[in-house]
Amino acid sequence: MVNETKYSNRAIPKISLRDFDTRIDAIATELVAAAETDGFFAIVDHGISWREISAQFAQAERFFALPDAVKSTVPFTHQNVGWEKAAQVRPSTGQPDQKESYQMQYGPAMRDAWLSEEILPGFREASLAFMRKVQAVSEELMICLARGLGFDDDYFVRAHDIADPNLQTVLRLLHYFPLDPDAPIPETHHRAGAHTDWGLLTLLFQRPGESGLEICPGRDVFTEFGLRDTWTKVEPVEGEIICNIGDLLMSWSDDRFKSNFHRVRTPRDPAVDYFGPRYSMAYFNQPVKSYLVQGPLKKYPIVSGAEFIQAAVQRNYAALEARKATDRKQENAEPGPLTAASS
Ligand SMILES: O=C(O)CCC(=O)C(=O)O
Ligand SMILES: [Fe+2]
Repeated sequence: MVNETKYSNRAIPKISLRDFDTRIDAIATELVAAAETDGFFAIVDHGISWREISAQFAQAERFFALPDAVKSTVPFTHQNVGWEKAAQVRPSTGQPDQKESYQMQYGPAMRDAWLSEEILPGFREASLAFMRKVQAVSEELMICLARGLGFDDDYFVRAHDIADPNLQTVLRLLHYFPLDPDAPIPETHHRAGAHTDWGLLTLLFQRPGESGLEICPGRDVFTEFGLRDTWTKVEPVEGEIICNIGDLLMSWSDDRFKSNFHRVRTPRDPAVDYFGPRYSMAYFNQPVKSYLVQGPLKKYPIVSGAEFIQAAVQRNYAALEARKATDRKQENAEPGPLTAASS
């Protein structure tokens, strides 16, 4: 049976970073209000021009246009870098996302994860320069959010120092494949299944027209993988950065700031949905591995950045295993078509 999605047209806050130094308190108030409620907000006047964003999208298109045999020479690794294709299974769906992605970091994790200059001239330098620009915007947001929690202004900035070789921050390029509006698309097809992000704060870039992102504000705790909620579509607007709070900041703020579900929905209705390819870029602020994480109220035990991310990976894995077990039980209970046994 098809689950009908419920939608609400709630507007997500649009926050301008114009005149940051003089307006910092007003900006912090707006950011904290958004972080405490929906956990999503759009940033404008952030200083990265549409030309610069478009240039990095062009780099992403160059990368993904390469043959799979070339991209697979820089495979996704446990260091959280590299290329994957239709390999990320979300606990919310139990199915691999129908996309490919390539993740880059600043430090030694990238040792074997860059393609050579012969294959993709200029890609590495351009991508790192773009990442530094997104880092600068992230740092402005971090200062405001630290202020809101009563930490020193540079508290999160120090924890996300791009000069530290153990920083875990990632720029992920994403490519969702085009679909044929005239061909049936199986219910099990998901562009990106519903999930929360693990890190501190995610900054997402989209291109106008390439829609599909949906958010689900109003979740209380990050340990659930529950669905069937009310979703809101986020139409891409030129130059806007969509930001969302991640699980790490939810924990680091003693649950004051909300890490909420989002997904990229598979198009279903040719009259309204976008079936073409979608490119997006997500900058995941994730701390230096050794940095110690604990909220001002000490609601959760102190953990290192590395432990937090590892626990998130394990929680995801456990939820996935539980989901597989439930799916297997249901398959055994319902007499259905015979399928070949998998070994
Ligand atoms: O592609 C998108 O718009 C969303 C990607 C995303 O949520 C993720 O990779 O965590
Ligand atoms: Fe995400």
